[in-house]
Amino acid sequence: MFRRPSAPLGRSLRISPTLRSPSVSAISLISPTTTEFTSKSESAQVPVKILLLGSGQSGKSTILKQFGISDAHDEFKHGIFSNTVEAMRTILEMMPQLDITADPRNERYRAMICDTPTMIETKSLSRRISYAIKMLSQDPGVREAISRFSEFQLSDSAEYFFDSIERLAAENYIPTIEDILHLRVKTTGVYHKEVEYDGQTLIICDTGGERCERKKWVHCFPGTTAVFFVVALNDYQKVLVEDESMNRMNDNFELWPHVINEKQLQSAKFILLFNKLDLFVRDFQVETFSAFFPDYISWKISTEFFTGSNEALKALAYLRQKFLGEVHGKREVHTYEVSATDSGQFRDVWDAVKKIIL
Ligand SMILES: Nc1nc2c(ncn2[C@@H]2O[C@H](COP(=O)(O)OP(=O)(O)OP(=O)(O)O)[C@@H](O)[C@H]2O)c(=O)[nH]1
Ligand SMILES: [Mg+2]
Repeated sequence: MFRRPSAPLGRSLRISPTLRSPSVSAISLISPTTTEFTSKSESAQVPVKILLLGSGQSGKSTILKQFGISDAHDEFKHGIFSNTVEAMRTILEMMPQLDITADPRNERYRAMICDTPTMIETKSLSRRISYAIKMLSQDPGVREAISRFSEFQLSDSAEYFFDSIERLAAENYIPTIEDILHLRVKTTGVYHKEVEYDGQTLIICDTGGERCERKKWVHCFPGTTAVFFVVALNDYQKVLVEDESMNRMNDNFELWPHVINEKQLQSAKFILLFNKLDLFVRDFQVETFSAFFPDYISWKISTEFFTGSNEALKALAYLRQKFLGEVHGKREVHTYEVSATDSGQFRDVWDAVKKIIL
């Protein structure tokens, strides 16, 4: 499949005009490679190679950052400013289509943001822009558009950056680790990063998850110790950026069986990472979930697997069962849920995962 992508994977792209983020290549912590990864297996120490796979925006690069960022960094500022302005522009430009209007008193702020280029390369975010974003993020029309995020392509980090706007606009602003974890930079190509983590040399391969990127995955397969297949739990509420007729969760259901059955990955350990737990729990409504998964309402789970009363966690158990239902033969798949933007949660997951893969 990865050498000769089948129709859904190879389909041509239709990028939403609302998504303007440049496909800036990797963040500076990682170095690009276009050639096949060369394993160090001939040297004394066999490195542990972790391959990050999953659809676009599932959180692969965020997980990569978790292995590599230990301090705040100035260099991410422009990306953070650009993400923030772009998210607000996307909302404002979508509002007419959603039949929502902003408060007329905010018209000058709306016009200002719509005229602001989404690539911000200044040292600091101007007071005018940050104030406009602050005012607009409190506008009832903008709030309503945000609540209808499943109807257009809105970054999952939009609200995080709007809520932080005063801090971002401070003259001496330096991005925090949390800010950097929320920064969205689309991955194109394949990147590998060697890290010393927990006293172990890890080679982490990050891949682009959009459909046109997946044909490059095959170059990373040789020598893989563990695959982290990353699924964004809130994908059932969204459509693909590259094909807006396709629900993102359905895309995951198509992709996962190909990955788990890939011959070159048969000796790799499989970690199925259900990511964006924070957003899944925050937005969970049985009605919305069961509208997408009609059999969920009558679905019964054995108390051996789930005893709690939290409906979102029950729905998570349902999703886990659906994905594991695609695993045939003797394959062992370990599942975890996480919010990749939460360093503490990531650390806990890693502590469990390392016992399996190291
Ligand atoms: N709130 C929240 N946001 C997350 C989480 N994980 C990732 N994100 C955000 O989701 C967006 C997409 O994450 P990326 O790590 O860029 O996704 P990706 O899988 O690398 O995407 P591609 O490079 O297109 O394949 C970023 O803005 C992240 O900050 C999470 O657990 N919670
Ligand atoms: Mg990425």
